Amino acid sequence: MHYVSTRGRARHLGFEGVTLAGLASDGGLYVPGHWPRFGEDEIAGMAGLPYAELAARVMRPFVEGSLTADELRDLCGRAYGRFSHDAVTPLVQLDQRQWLLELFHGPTLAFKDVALQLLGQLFEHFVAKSDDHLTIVGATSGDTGSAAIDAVAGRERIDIVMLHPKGRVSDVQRRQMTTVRAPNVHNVAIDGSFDDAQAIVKRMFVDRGMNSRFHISAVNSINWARLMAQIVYYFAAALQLGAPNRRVAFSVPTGNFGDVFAGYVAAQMGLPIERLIVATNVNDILHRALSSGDYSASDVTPTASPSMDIQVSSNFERLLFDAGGRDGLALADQMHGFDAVRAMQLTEEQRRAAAALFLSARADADDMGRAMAWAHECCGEVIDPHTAIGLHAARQADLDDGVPVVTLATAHPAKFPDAVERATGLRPPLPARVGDLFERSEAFAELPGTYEAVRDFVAERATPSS
Ligand SMILES: Cc1ncc(COP(=O)(O)O)c(C=O)c1O
Ligand SMILES: N[C@@H](CCOP(=O)(O)O)C(=O)O
Repeated sequence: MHYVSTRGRARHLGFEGVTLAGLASDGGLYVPGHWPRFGEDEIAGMAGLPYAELAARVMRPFVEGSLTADELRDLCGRAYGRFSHDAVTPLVQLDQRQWLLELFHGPTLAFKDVALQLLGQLFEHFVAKSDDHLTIVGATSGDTGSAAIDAVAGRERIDIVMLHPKGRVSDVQRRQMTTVRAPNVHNVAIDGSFDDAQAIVKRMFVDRGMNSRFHISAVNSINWARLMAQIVYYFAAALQLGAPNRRVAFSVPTGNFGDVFAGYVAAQMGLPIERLIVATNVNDILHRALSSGDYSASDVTPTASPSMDIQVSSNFERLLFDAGGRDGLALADQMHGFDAVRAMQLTEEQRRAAAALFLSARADADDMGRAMAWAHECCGEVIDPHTAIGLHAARQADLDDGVPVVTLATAHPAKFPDAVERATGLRPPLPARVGDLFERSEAFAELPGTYEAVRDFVAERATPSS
């Protein structure tokens, strides 16, 4: 499998190359040169496989040329061995139509673990083959940070510098990052929003001096391997609900458009997905883009679903590339136009292609609270604020009777106890596996939200590559 950049100018790479590179050198994102497709019989043959086996089966076409089938199976076995539920991503029924796909049974209690536990294994595997040293630079609105740190803490030949927006993540989320004491982990709180942090990270990839000195790598969903691992749970859920003989819809709490783009890829691979519902909070640029073509960013509004407080969604570029006929040079112009004024219109071609699969909805604080209360009162399920936004959208969606709707439950409710308590009266306890989080001491640097400040911090703390 070879990978191409959404901006058309970067060198094509294989799977190992894109995993280690993160962002492409032209500022674009890597996508597979074509979508591999499974036939109905092949999909039917996946039913009932243990999760790690299913993962190896679904991801196999994407890693060809870089990993053998045995190597991939071995890495999946290790990655999914640390989940606290045997099914890894169990499916829970709410009512006749509504289902929850629980993605929070990994070590840091959010869906990010599903991909980052594998990415940690992939980094280790590829780095062991060379004398290289990697410096991971990431941005988090709360969940990617702890999942990535858990996946690479203590690993030799990898440093991780993780930026979070100061004061805009929950206490549990912050502590899950800042109480990890390992010499290769460097946490930074920056003044600004997640968007500011993500822009700094992207700039570092195209800073040739920094990238060649430190071999910068990505754990955010700009890294293709992140999305690839997230495709698997769409297969796992749809198979349980009757695929390939039954169509299934998914509602996805969305911020950086990574999770829902993984669903788009699953559909391209032949999984019968009826609709993908993009659920946003009041930071609703994606809802506006999909419903009216208007992709214009404003300032980020802090909400009780902080991990989705994002305006500029990295992976939307991947959709625009594919939906717009894969013309990288035209997309580069479109994205440069967006960068200049923080606004653009989708082309007619992009809108039409997106509308064939995507629906969208926006939930405000009341919608979110009502969805949490409904799940609790009607079904005895305590859900987190991000999941609630997905569930609100799932319950509003206009779909044919008989199509089940699976909401991705992206985080454990105990990560957001205040919001959950306000809506349900219950304060969910932290699972034992995160232990004495509130007794441990924290360590993090505080920096202004400027590229120069972060660049100098990385240069001071990270180990240069060989
Ligand atoms: C709990 C939670 N839900 C939803 C999202 C949104 O996912 P994505 O950024 O892939 O759209 C995030 C952040 O990524 C998250 O941490
Ligand atoms: N919501 C994320 C933001 C980063 O998104 P990513 O999927 O690109 O890593 C977070 O919790 O950090």
